[in-house]
Amino acid sequence: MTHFQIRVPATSANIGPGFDSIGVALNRYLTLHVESSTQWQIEHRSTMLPENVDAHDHFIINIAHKVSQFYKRKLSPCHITIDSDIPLARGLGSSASAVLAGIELANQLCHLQLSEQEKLKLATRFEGHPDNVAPALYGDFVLSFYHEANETIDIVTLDGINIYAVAYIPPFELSTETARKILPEKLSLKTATQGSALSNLMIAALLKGNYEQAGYFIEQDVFHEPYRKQLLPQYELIRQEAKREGAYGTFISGAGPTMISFVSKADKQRLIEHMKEVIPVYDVVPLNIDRNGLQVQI
Ligand SMILES: Nc1ncnc2c1ncn2[C@@H]1O[C@H](COP(=O)(O)OP(=O)(O)O)[C@@H](O)[C@H]1O
Ligand SMILES: N[C@@H](CCOP(=O)(O)O)C(=O)O
Repeated sequence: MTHFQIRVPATSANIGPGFDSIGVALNRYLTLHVESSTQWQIEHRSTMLPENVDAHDHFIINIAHKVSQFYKRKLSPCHITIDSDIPLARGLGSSASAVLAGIELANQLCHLQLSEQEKLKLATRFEGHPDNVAPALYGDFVLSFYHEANETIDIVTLDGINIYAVAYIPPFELSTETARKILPEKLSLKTATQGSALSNLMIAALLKGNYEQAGYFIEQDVFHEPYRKQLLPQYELIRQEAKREGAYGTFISGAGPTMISFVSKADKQRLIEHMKEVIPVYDVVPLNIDRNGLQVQI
């Protein structure tokens, strides 16, 4: 009898000027407990999951079916219990984790023996960009670029960055689809040069362990925050108050509406307490970097 567990971490994509390219895995998880069965049965064990448990119209199962069809295999039915503490449509990679869970489900059930690069390619096709699926798959910070013309993805993983995250999760949803529609089709060469330079500087500062300087560059994105901030009523307040209380830098997580501050271990608790007072209706939570990415336990 088949019995296994798939666990995929949350992510924060974009990270300052790293639009569609830089993301980090975080310690919240989507977990699937899978057992073979004579028919499809889905159980949701969390309020942070969609209401629909109909296996014929379930996001994760649909992804698994598409992958099995792509490899011309048959997906045998299962009983799947799903847990999650990744909030939906908040910019913490719930869809990326669901896409990867579906790919891994097909991989296990159809014995596809997919390489990590194949999983990443499939996941990027479904998501449209690699910056959340790459860290969810590999763990830690991942820099990526999707060459759409030949469908290849270049990645560089960054380990050893010793930074803590505090997330400000608002009580409202914002779908990635809506938040992408607000972005301009084109940017000027001057703006693109500025964004790329700031991104280079941010990565160099992170690698040198100069987190104060990295935080300064994180707050200067020109690719998406200038457009998306209008969707986030407390954007300026959160950035200002977090900086005042010792945050290195604060940015929109993924497509929003969650914002995240990077902070030192020493300043983390003071920042959390202060921000709970500033934005009492938000969930203010510490998050750690997940270093492992997608895990399968047989
Ligand atoms: N575990 C899940 N099971 C089923 N569908 C999911 C799951 N996680 C995410 N989704 C789908 O993805 C949508 C959210 O995706 P998206 O707008 O990209 O936001 P996020 O920033 O959370 O990834 C949900 O509204 C739901 O349709
Ligand atoms: N680069 C994407 C990232 C979306 O991440 P999500 O976690 O909000 O799905 C974008 O900004 O649209």
